Amino acid sequence: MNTTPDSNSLTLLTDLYQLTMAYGYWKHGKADQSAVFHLFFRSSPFRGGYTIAAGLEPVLDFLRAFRFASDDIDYLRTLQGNDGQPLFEPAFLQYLAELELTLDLDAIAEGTVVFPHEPLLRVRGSILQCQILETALLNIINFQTLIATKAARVTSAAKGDAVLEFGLRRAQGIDGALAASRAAYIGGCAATSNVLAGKRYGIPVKGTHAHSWVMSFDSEPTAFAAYAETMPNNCVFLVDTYDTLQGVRHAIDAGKRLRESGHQMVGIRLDSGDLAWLSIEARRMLDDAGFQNAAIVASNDLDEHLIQSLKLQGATISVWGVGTKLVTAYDQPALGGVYKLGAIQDAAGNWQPKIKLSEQLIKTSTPGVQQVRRYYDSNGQATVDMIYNQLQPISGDCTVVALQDATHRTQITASTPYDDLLIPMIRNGQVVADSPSLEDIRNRTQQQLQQFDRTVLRFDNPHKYRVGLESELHELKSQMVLETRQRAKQESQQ
Ligand SMILES: Nc1ncnc2c1ncn2[C@@H]1O[C@H](COP(=O)(O)OP(=O)(O)OP(=O)(O)O)[C@@H](O)[C@H]1O
Ligand SMILES: O=P(O)(O)OC[C@H]1O[C@H](OP(=O)(O)OP(=O)(O)O)[C@H](O)[C@@H]1O
Ligand SMILES: O=C(O)c1cccnc1
Repeated sequence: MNTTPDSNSLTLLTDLYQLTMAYGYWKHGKADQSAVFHLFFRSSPFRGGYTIAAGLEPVLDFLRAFRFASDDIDYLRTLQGNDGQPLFEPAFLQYLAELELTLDLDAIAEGTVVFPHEPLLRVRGSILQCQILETALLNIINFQTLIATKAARVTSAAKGDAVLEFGLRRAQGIDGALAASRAAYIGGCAATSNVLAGKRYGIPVKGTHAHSWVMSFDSEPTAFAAYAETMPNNCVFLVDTYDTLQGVRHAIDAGKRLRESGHQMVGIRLDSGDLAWLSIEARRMLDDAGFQNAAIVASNDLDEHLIQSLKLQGATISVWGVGTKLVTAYDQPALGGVYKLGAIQDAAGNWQPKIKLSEQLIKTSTPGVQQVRRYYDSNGQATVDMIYNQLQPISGDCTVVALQDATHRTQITASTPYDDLLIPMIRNGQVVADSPSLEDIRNRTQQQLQQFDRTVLRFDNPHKYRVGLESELHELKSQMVLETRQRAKQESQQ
């Protein structure tokens, strides 16, 4: 029995209905029945053609710390039903107080390129335990995957230029900001302005200065001189407080004085006006003055589309500061990840696949214990992803049936190289996988993106990468849809 209070416990970070269902499973003797759930999303965000998986390490941290603290139990004891009676009986609360996770978790590594309907997480174990984790797992994976994807788009538009994440001031609260900084780094950002994210996750921190610095002095040259004196090794001058090109001249003057004292101006920052024209003018002025290595940083409501446009206009910006639109996932505020039951074990220990029907075929869940197999061509380029059911042994040669259209089929020969993307993370409640560094995850994102055709990665009307069900699984799903419909029809006639 856990008798310790823990005011930092996140165990109650769940929807009430998970606990009411858990109570029901417990009361009906089903708590220990084994089940398998899959966490997946149904469409890539931002009308894009790919998604970057993120959030796994925070999920593992959440699961490592998962236990009902005594103050969690005390709170649950206060909850009442409509009749004023306690919602949960004491024996159930006792059960929760003693609960230790004994689940298995398989997951796709952070920084992997993923596609709709592929399970990012597969949770297997007691149905009660699987159920009470649903909301928190979705909360963590949905947001970080969304932001890592946005960051991958923004950084790919920047074509190798550094992107600095400047979002903290307009992020969705404190945790939203920290999680966004982490995910943005995974997606490809070079640094964050968020110092706590730097401390917590080891992300490089970078920054310039604000207009207030310039405004607090009598003149811009005085402000730049004072800044140069303060930190001669970190000088990016914000030049647009009064007149941008005049500001560039003042920055050049300050840069010359820095040189005389043995230091180098790092660059200038533009934060308003026509960023293409101003950057071209500023570059010319800096080069003419002998500051060919000075960076031109730009910020001001940037996103992947504006960066792409500015590049096309010939902007000479070399560092991009991107805040609001990155950390708030403009213009898609959420990834629609879901968590669905795939199979349940019967009393004899046999796995029974489960399905949820929907009016829309694409929303009908996929039954089974799923795994994702990614096939490659001889150049290491990903060619097709196959979702298969581990309850149905597959032979070497496979047929992949497209998810959207069952008439589209891809034959795979046994010798085709592949990776199975779901990797064992937790066995019987214990983490069994090593945690990669954030740096390694960030590198993985870039390596992964190189495995996909540019047509899949483009922003507008991207080419649809092929994802399908292994043919046996497709047959099982079709069969189950027909049988379930038939059963529903018979029930409605009774
Ligand atoms: N050459 C350009 N092409 C397309 N969009 C640009 C270009 N230059 C700047 N922008 C974008 O246009 C938007 C408006 O910029 P602008 O500086 O005119 O207004 P602002 O944000 O109101 O300025 P301020 O920060 O001074 O209030 C910003 O999102 C900016 O990034
Ligand atoms: O535009 P974002 O992508 O969010 O990048 C961060 C912005 O935050 C800062 O200024 P702030 O917006 O606070 O004030 P300003 O617009 O008046 O410069 C900075 O100068 C950027 O413009
Ligand atoms: O360092 C900067 O220039 C910065 C940091 C946060 C937001 N905008 C700009």
